[in-house]
Amino acid sequence: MLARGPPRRCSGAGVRWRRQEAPSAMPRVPAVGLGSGGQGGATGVVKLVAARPAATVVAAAAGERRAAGPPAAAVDGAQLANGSAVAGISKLVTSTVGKSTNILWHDCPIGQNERQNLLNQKGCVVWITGLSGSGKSTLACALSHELHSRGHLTYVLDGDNLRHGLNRDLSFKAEDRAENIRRVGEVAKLFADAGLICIASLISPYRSERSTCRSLLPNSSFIEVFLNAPLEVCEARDPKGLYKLARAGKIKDSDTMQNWGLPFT
Ligand SMILES: Nc1ncnc2c1ncn2[C@@H]1O[C@H](COP(=O)(O)OS(=O)(=O)O)[C@@H](OP(=O)(O)O)[C@H]1O
Ligand SMILES: Nc1ncnc2c1ncn2[C@@H]1O[C@H](COP(=O)(O)OP(=O)(O)O)[C@@H](O)[C@H]1O
Repeated sequence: MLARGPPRRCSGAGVRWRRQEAPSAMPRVPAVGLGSGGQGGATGVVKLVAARPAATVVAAAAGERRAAGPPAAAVDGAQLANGSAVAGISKLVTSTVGKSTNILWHDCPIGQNERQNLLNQKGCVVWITGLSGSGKSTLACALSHELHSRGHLTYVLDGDNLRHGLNRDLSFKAEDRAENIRRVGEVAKLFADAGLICIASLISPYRSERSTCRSLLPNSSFIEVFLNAPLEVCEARDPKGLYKLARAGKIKDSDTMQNWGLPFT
């Protein structure tokens, strides 16, 4: 068992925000202060009455030190992403990422460190790669079970399972596999950021795509495990009958059959 104090609650829960104009000297974050909950204030409801950045309010209410994170992007008379500039008025500088324009990273006072301290563990990703039938799901579940029994919070991202939901729109064409792996890499990163030990089990045959996932995290936080079971062994197991179907040319995207047998890159 892990030695832990009583669970702490995030004091941001139940906060009711009252919209008000931010003073011009303040960046355009919710600019609020902390009241007592108002007359007859309901439990868990905080009345917001004065100008203070919301993040500071929640940190103060929780009695915690604000986590160090990326600095807030606020400058006077900034050149905005859309090209306009307003002298003397603080504006947040937005960016363009991929196809998303005018977006802004919003930092929270509770960060990975705080969550890791709460859970008493380090968030990371264990990425299991290998042929269909090599034992990825079996290993992922066994690892999750073992860590869980030792008091660690884990979550398994299994390729098969994710294709029932998040990735149901993707086929097994090379570009869809790439998108499949990219999405799972991003989700795994979020789970690690949440402080969990995230176990991803996907065929993920291409090194370049796995490397992209690896690059989303600090090096020591991404552990790659290649289940090096030979094709003959996997094909003999064939628990879903997929190899049989593929050999008979009856499987959709059978052009990717080569990925089942070729050595992983
Ligand atoms: N054409 C084709 N090619 C490969 N795999 C196929 C195909 N059709 C269905 N399946 C089943 O899909 C399961 C999930 O695959 P993944 O998402 O892990 O594949 S990938 O990482 O996108 O390459 C994968 O699960 P596992 O058998 O557990 O590996 C397969 O059972
Ligand atoms: N180490 C192992 N030795 C023998 N059989 C295994 C082993 N790991 C898994 N299996 C069996 O192989 C089959 C495929 O395992 P699975 O975990 O579903 O593979 P994958 O997720 O890679 O497709 C299952 O029938 C499973 O019981």
